[in-house]
Amino acid sequence: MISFFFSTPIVILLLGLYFIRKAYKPPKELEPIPTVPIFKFARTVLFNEGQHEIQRVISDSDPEKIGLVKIFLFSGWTVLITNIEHAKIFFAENDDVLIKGQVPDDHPIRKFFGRGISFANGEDRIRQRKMAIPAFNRSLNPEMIGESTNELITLLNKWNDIPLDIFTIMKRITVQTLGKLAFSYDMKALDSLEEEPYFMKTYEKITELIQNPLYMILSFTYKLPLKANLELSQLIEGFDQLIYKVIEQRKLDLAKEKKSEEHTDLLANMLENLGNGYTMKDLRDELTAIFSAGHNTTAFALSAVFYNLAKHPEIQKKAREEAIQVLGDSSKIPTSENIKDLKYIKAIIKESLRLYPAVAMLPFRKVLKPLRFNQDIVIPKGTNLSLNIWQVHKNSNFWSDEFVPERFINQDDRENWIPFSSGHRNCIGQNFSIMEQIVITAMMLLNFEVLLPPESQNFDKMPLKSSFYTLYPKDLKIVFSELKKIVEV
Ligand code: HEM
Repeated sequence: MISFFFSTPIVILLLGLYFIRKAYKPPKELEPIPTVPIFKFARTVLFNEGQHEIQRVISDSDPEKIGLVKIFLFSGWTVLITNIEHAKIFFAENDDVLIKGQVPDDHPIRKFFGRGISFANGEDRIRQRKMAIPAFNRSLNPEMIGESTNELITLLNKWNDIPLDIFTIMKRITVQTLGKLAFSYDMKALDSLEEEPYFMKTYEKITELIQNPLYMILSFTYKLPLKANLELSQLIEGFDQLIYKVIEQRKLDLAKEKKSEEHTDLLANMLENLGNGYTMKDLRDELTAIFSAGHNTTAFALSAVFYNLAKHPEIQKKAREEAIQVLGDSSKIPTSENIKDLKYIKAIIKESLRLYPAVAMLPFRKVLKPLRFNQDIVIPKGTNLSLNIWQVHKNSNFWSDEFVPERFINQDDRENWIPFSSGHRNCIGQNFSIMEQIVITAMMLLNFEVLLPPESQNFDKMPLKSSFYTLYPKDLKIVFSELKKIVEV
């Protein structure tokens, strides 16, 4: 009897019925908000139909364009904000009203990310931002990005005219850059395309296991002695050992070196804060958070830039002309002054982030106090709330659907352009990411023509996976064709 009752199909059926019942009974305060059909939504995710389809289902759910939709996810009812007016209300609230990252201490997400900025709240987070932002700003260094880009150019010369997975390539340059910026450490990400460095391999495997759908659906399973859980614990231990080794090495190097202005890496700056309650574990968490937030996002953004350049040869030509005019030489690393003059390339990067915001939806906040959006709509305590940046960037009242970098030339600051979020929890790496993208794009344009392979199926739109928060390209191949002779003529 007991074995019958607990047999898997019955448990699945009961769980299914429970969730279906809950799915169609939202709290009454949420009734005025249109609902995303759960089965249509689940299909796009389960059948990997891609981000374009996920977002189409979301926007079709709100035909009257009220700018809010609700969806039942396994963690409960979730409201997604889809217009800028409601986004402003979201940005204005602090951690007393909207709290982020509520996961138990023994959960793999907490074990890996610890209490770094991205998951912290309240006073703790404010203190961390006060410490990280100046340290981060002191580390900004176009020269160092340029050196990594030259390594990338040397590597790509060996893969001339061969279709390459663009996201893999861009992850390598962003990991290499961040390694130098954050740790003064050579991640060896650009030595060869055949070998994947240990640091990257471990990080990728950890993030893949952490996103295990089982943790979302049956959240207690992370506690079970499953093979995947044990593997995850071991990988996190390995990652920690490496990160502590890098910290110790940097401490030793700094003790040997004379104190000088050259110690501009983030780790050197943050090591100055050790003591007074700021521990090695805090430092480890901070570096992990920054490493995590900083490389895949920019790698995706750059993938989108090169995709858009390949798709629009006339825009690529204009961008290259600007790079030649400002930098001239194909081996020149842009200075901070040059970066200001690369206006068209910056506009391309901004327009690309509009069409393909690397963080399409913000990680959920839990609503701690009722939050009013208008006369009719108050989001009750306990609801999950997220901002859908993709939808804000596609609002036809403000934007046309085409790729038009020129719109950012004369109007650089547009309040409804929010790829880095806004308010007190905005991205601390925004300036760094834009600078990094400008340097890499300009230097690459002086060396390569960027093309989609002729047989590519992706001339229409960028292929994207069915991910939830962050965008990932789906098997997107780009060709880099050496350009030296053309530039020198
Ligand atoms: C195109 C590149 C990037 C995009 C689109 C992006 C986007 C974002 C967004 C939307 C948030 C808000 C997340 C939230 O509210 O939950 C955020 C936060 C953050 N970003 Fe970025 N980011 C990028 C690059 C970077 C880089 C290069 C770094 C550092 C090296 C970085 C570090 C952070 C950190 C530490 C936070 C957490 C801030 C906090 O919660 O107070 N990001 N980013």
